[in-house]
Amino acid sequence: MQNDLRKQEALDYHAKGRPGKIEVVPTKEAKTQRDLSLAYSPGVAEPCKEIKADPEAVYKYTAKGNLVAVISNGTAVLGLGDIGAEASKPVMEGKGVLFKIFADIDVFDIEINEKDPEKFVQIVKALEPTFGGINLEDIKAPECFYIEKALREQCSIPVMHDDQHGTAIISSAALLNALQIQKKKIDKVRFVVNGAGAAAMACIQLYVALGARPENFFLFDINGPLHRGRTDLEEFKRKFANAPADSNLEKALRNADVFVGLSVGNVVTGDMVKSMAKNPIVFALANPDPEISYEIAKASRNDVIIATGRTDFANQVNNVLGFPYIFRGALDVRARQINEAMKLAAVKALAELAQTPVPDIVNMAYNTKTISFGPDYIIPKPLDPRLLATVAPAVARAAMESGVAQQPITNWDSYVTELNKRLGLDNQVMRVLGSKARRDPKRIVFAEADNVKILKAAQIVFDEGVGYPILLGNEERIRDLADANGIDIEGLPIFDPKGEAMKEKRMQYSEHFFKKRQRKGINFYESQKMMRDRNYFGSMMVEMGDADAMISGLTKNYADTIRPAIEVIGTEEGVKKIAGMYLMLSKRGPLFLADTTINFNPTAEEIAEITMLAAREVRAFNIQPRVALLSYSNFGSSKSPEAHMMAEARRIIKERMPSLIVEGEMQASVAFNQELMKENYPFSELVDKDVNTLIFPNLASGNITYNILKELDAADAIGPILLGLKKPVHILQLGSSVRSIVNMSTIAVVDAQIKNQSATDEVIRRSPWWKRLKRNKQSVNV
Ligand SMILES: NC(=O)C1=CN([C@@H]2O[C@H](COP(=O)(O)OP(=O)(O)OC[C@H]3O[C@@H](n4cnc5c(N)ncnc54)[C@H](OP(=O)(O)O)[C@@H]3O)[C@@H](O)[C@H]2O)C=CC1
Ligand SMILES: CC(=O)C(=O)O
Ligand SMILES: [Mg+2]
Repeated sequence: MQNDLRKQEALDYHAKGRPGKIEVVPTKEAKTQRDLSLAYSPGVAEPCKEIKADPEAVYKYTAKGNLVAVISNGTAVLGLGDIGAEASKPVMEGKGVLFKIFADIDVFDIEINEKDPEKFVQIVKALEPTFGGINLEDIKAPECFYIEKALREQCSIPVMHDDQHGTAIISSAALLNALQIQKKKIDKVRFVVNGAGAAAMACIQLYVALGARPENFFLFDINGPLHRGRTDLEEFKRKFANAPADSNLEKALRNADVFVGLSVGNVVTGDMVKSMAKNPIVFALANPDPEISYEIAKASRNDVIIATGRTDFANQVNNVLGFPYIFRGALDVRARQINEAMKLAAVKALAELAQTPVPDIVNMAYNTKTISFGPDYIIPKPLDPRLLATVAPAVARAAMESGVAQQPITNWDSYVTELNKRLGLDNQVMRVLGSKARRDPKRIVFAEADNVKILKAAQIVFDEGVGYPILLGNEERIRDLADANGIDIEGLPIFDPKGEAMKEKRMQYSEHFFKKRQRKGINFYESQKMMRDRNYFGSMMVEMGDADAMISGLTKNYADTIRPAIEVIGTEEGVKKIAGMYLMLSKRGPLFLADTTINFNPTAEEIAEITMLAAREVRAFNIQPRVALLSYSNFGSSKSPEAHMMAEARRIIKERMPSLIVEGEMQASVAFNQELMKENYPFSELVDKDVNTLIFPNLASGNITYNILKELDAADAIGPILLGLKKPVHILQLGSSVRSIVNMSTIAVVDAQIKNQSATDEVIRRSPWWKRLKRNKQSVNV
């Protein structure tokens, strides 16, 4: 059942919307007639002529320098074997995605229907003008050795067969760390290696370069042990034909120190691991199923260090930790090749990174507080944002020192800053929030569940394990809508505030509401009537602890949705006004904008309060707030009351929250232009600090700015995130997309975690959601 679910989910993921996983996006304006005549004929002839005169200019005028070809003939796809060029395309597209999200490298995936190595080389060589680098992928041994060697000799751009060298680099880093923890010396340990193909042979060679002794390796291929008596062995295998002729995996593993599997799944048993030497190391790296599962190996003995290629267990040894950063470093110095020095530099950088304390964002991304160097953390995690700025510079430097760089880096600090900018925090922010939400999912009431977008979002929220949706509305209507749109809401609770079944709850809620509002113009009859309204009922569920957060507002105007929340739930202790904040995911990273939603003309005191609420929320995203109080004036240049109000707000903030980095009043151009700031306002706290939080002097300016950014596609908007309510209610913008609803739900869950609105374990464990969630829990493999 679980496998079926996983299979269907993977297929749906690839098929939904635009089929596949990547698209091409123009990087220049191409809207007006003038743009088109620059982008294409006649303007395009000019760079063509420049490149003809100086071939190096191709890096200046085209995308070549940041474009990598991921090329396969489909002959050794993961551990699936020779499934053909076309069937390998999802893997190659997937690599394209990873190159982009982890290192901002663009990829064309190219699947070539050619098994003859010589012809394959000719085809790839002919593609050289297009690309800055070539990543060969999933090409079987021994052909891959010839292909890579020939292309390295013939091309003047870096060529790397990732299954060989990527795997060798990552597993070497993991091996060095595992040996250190197990107190073993690389030149003393005995290795058993299952698989003698592309990945295995490259790993062995790199281990030897790091000090392992060739005679200490026993190898197995599909026909058994590699021994001297075998007449079918190619030269690269003969070099390591050390195993006894009568050996098998079971015998060889007795007293072995290290097992490396780069073959097929499930060929090693727990008993075999038990028979290994003290403090053994097991790298079961076949994908998607390892040679032995993490659980079985772990259960077999306490002193084992086990790594697999999978995302869902500790110690993921997967080449995703290498190729994006190795190519980034190589492209950035325009290296002619990826040589041994660059590979060893990557090994060292990865091994050392695992030994340094991880930033909170990594713990958050992996739902733990405890990642630290040791048997369950021998290699950095793929979502560690430090990888790019650690590995790429190490590789680039090694390229320069070993003489293959054609464009040296001179300022390493600014290179690292650029790398971090490339990564952009945007996806990362949502990824981290998603992980945080999944760690402790909460119950979310969707007040407008008779809307197809809400139902789709609720299904995603549930399937992604972010929260437990509760649907409000007429059950029959909701079910019909779900059926008509193929949305699976099996097991999700549906409550109709108007229905008979809710009579008792309605009464309980109206009594509570009446008590709260009886001296604010509400009589008991009205109170009962109001509880038939889904926004009042939903807010009351949150208030009474029957739910942890509410999402509403997709179909109603803002004021009508927020009023029930304010009347039912009210503001936090000590907070007089609520406010709205947008998270804008811009190219330069996340930007927080407030107040964009509630307060028309706040006073200085209110601006200060909004700023402090916003700063607290920004910290909840694990980001240090750096706040600009915006105006049309800079530090007193205008004497107008509006300008003075922002300066006064800063004075109040500094009194109450002295550690907050906050400056103003200032113009937006100064906030975002370090040169202007340094030159004219060197005293500013924001010198050399990128502003990430913008506070506006009134609602008009905040709201207009956020809408302009959104409509010009300058940033994706998430919000408004309501600040200052006692319990989490979040209001959608009219007509929000399904993804924005999911994002808001994620924020609502995290908000509920912060506000400590914990659902009792028992309520959750007894619920139908829980059983479905358990079934759905799935692993994702890269
Ligand atoms: N975790 C990671 O980062 C990576 C994992 N891999 C995984 O490593 C595996 C091999 O990939 P790759 O080297 O590219 O592929 P190759 O086809 O080049 O090599 C496969 C090797 O496995 C051997 N083999 C197959 N079945 C068995 C068996 N039952 N017992 C012993 N040996 C067997 C083959 O033997 P023969 O030589 O006789 O055909 C061959 O030597 C795949 O599962 C792949 O997913 C690869 C790269 C990276
Ligand atoms: C990870 C990888 O490249 C493989 O399994 O082939
Ligand atoms: Mg591969």
